[in-house]
Amino acid sequence: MLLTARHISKSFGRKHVLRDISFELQAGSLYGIVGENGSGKSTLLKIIVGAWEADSGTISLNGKLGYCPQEALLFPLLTVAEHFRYFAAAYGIPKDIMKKRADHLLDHFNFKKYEKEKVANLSGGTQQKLNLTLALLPEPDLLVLDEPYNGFDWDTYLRFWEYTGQLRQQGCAVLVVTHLLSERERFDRIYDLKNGQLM
Ligand SMILES: Nc1ncnc2c1ncn2[C@@H]1O[C@H](COP(=O)(O)OP(=O)(O)OP(=O)(O)O)[C@@H](O)[C@H]1O
Repeated sequence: MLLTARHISKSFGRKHVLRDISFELQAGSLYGIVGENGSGKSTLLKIIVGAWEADSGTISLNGKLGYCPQEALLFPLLTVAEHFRYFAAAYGIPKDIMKKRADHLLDHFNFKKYEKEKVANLSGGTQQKLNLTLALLPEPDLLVLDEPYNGFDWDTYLRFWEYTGQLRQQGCAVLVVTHLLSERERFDRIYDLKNGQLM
């Protein structure tokens, strides 16, 4: 199993957001998490990726992680190319490999023309492309995406699914928080987060 979560619980004060959640993620599968606003989807993702600690429970991951948070963690005064260099250094990706991957991602998501542009000057959708591609840079075994296509135009949205399809063929598991229920058929399994539990 690529990821095993056991008995995850999390409360904020007296608010029990996650109640004894257990699940497993398999290599090469696409999972969705739906649930109403405030149901705890982002909280669960932050615990899965290790950004937050659960009050109790364990997560075990056998592989590399890529995470695209709901709020893009970008630096307004750095350019797109500088973001690739900065994140590659953090991931420990050698320069030549980073350059190849970054070029491929810039081409695939059609924003090479903004390579030398500062993030502050990019549109919201283009910032979101960068947010997503930075999660793809380490070629993860598990890709965790929190509403990744908010603000994407239709062509970019389709390119997103094309790219995740290729990743799954290579054995990558993809976990997506989404509000778009019209795309249920794309997923191997959709979890509904309700009353702190996954259904
Ligand atoms: N740092 C925090 N401190 C206190 N409460 C928090 C904190 N983070 C989240 N919460 C609360 O936990 C609950 C779940 O929030 P979370 O952001 O995980 O929901 P969500 O399902 O991702 O919502 P949305 O669909 O609106 O993105 C909410 O009631 C929220 O107010």
